Amino acid sequence: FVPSNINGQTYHHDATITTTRILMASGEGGDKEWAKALLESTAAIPGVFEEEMKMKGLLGKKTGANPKLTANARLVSWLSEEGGVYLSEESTWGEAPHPMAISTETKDEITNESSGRGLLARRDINDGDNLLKVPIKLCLTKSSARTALGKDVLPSEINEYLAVACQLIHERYVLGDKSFFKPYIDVLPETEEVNPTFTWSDDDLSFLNGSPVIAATQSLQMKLQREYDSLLGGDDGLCNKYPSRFPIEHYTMENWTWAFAMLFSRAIRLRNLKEGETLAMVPYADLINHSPFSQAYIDAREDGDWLFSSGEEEVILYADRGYRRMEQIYISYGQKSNAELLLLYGFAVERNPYNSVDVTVAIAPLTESFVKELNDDTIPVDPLAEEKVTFLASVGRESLVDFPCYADRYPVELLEFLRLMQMTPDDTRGKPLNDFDYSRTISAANEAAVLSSVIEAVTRQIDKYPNTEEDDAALIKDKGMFRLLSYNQRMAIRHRRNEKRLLKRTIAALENQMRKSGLDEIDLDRAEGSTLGQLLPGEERRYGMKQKTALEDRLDKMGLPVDIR
Ligand SMILES: C[S@@+](CC[C@H](N)C(=O)[O-])C[C@H]1O[C@@H](n2cnc3c(N)ncnc32)[C@H](O)[C@@H]1O
Repeated sequence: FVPSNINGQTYHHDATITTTRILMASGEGGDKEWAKALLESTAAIPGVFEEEMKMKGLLGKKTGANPKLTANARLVSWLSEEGGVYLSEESTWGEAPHPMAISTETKDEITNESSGRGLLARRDINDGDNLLKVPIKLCLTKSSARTALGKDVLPSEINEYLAVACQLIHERYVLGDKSFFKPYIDVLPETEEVNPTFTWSDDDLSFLNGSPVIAATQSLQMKLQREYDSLLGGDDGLCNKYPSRFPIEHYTMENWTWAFAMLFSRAIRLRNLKEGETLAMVPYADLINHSPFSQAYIDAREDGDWLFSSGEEEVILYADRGYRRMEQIYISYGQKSNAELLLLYGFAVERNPYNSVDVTVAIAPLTESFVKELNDDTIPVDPLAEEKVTFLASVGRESLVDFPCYADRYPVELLEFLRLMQMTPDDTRGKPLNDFDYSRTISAANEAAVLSSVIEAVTRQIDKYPNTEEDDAALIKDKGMFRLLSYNQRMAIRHRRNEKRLLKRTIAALENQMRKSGLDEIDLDRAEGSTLGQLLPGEERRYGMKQKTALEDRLDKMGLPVDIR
């Protein structure tokens, strides 16, 4: 192997040839290009990249020793020593320099709010490059939690979130300096640095009045308290039964909240493990910030290729596109609305294509008994009401649906539900209700009734906010005053403004659709005059228990132990 000297640095040909050949895959492959790729794929003088980050303010404050930098360095050595994770800034035999570097201070480009630590491209990165491999043994999972705290106290059927929360407290507060995971625990943020809404004060939450995020937040808070009480507190709780392993002074509600702030904002669901789906806290990988536009996501696989596989498993990440040097690398945390992001991660994305606002549509079929209750002579009994109630029950629906309202679409199920609820004898002409295909337009009048009931439900949602979108826009525009508010308050104002904007756009789009579909005055007359279903305010719970909200549904799919009620 002949070392060569480029720009005063020594490189080993054999090592770099392999990497640069791959890097050049899409190029013409000439000598000049090879030399260029060689330069791009290797680090400049060690430390230069860090120096550059420092100049750009990406390593936090410029003066004095920064404990965050020391913590980063310790994490990198720990990963390399304990897990053989290759994070070197220099190229060595068989390896190009590691493609990423930790920045202690990243910012949102639109709002200029801090997004904490993040990972930057140390060099140009090509689409498909392997960015990261972390062995499972360095991750926190239910299995590591049961090993750390005892399989007798954390049974195999325990919920993963609860198990890992116990281990987080154990490593950080009980073991402290003695913890094997200390270098990882030391880079985890404080609750106040994440600020998910479930940790906000009531005062800050009141800035979200009118938003569905408040109900979701309060339910999550109650849920966490209940989980704490039943697992750790009380006579039967782990703190009382096993005080040496679960010392009450460390297993406090405050630390429990911190553990959940970490879990909700950083844990990853690995789907490809031999054991099946597993929730994991993955060091280093959890330093990557979210972009809804990123195609990259993290998963697991068996270590090495088929010939050299050790049978161990690791977490991997590939680049979803090319990155230029110094660019921040993002992954997608999933197609999340801003409400979910605020609730669980403490931030929202200004131009989020997956943003939605949950709106409740409740329609009470006008049965004879219900009309009697209403005691209003002008409201007629719907001759199909009983059949509607039976039909809904047979398909497992209630007369109340909660649906996510997106900027540009609404769910098919909502339209199907409303088409059914707005059926009249003119539409059925004697046929039974289950003879119809509700995924299609039934009649012009039925469609007009459907669209106007969505408009009414969305308008009701807008009316819940104490102030208008224009008021919020004015607050945000006054930059000097806006900066004086706390981070949570700024987040809340931006969020409620975006919700209102989205809802107003929905109404405009629906009105447009009605005009475009040629739904004329007569159709609308019928829609408004005799909808044969009474649109109820969202909160009304006439028919038994409330259904799962759209947000609950999505949290459920994440495997979160949350029921928002
Ligand atoms: C998995 S961690 C990413 C690393 C994190 N920035 C840190 O300092 O450790 C998720 C947290 O990062 C922050 N974050 C991630 N993406 C963000 C974004 N696009 N804008 C603002 N904050 C973001 C939020 O605080 C979120 O709870």
